[in-house]
Amino acid sequence: MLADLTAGAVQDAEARASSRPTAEVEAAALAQPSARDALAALAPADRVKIIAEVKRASPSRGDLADIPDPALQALRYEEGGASAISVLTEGRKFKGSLADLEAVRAAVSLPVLRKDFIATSYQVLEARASGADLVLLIVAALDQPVLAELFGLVGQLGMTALVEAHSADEVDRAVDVGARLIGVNARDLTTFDLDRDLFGRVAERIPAGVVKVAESAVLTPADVTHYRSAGADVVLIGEALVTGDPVATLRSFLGQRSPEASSLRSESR
Ligand SMILES: O=P(O)(O)OC[C@@H](O)[C@@H](O)c1c[nH]c2ccccc12
Repeated sequence: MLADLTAGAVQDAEARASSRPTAEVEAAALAQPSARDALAALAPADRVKIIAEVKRASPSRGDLADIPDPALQALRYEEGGASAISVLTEGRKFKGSLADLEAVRAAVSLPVLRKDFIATSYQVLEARASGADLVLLIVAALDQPVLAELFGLVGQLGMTALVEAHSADEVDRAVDVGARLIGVNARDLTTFDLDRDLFGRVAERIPAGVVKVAESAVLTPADVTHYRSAGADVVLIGEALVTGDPVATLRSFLGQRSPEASSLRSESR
């Protein structure tokens, strides 16, 4: 499934490249204002940080939410206390687009991640040309030399790579290319099986100084606490935020009361 998703995403990028050649996208990427500093925004702190995701659908969960206005959704994430925004730009199974990314980047002041199945430098250039500050690189989808090459290009363009692993070996491969931000995805993208304890098992292989992100399967505040106790600096959350009230859900995940709840309490006093 991961191979199909990646092949489809590369094919779609090739189709775009026939009307917008690499040189043009590269020029657009270099003409962008500088990327926002994602490592600073996601740096370990005395509280957990959240990357909030704009995701309409997924192959494992089907349709989640229409999200007619991704920029508005992202603004609500910012209001709720997210530290960065992830935007699914894959079109076939996740129903996203680069237009979604552009709209979100223009609306918020947080760093924005292009979440896609990236395997070519064209896709990395496109990400920056559309304003991305971060790019997802999935270790399982890439041979090590390609991972290293794409990681290098992301850095040259001033962006940060979120390098995603599903096993101890893949964490080691992420460390080997020099990743400063490593995600451990509880969802295996080949089988779609969920394992919330994978993060805890492999987190200790991530060296000090590298930001640790726990990805997927957060539905309750207890799930956030679970990842935090296992050493997560950041959690990446999609489904719970697109299917519930984004502001209230984020505040509950961050351990804050929503203002409505506190004013209700003071009224009843
Ligand atoms: O909706 P969830 O379970 O909160 O998961 C979010 C995110 O981790 C998930 O969308 C994701 C993690 N890695 C990916 C790679 C590609 C596509 C999607 C993903």
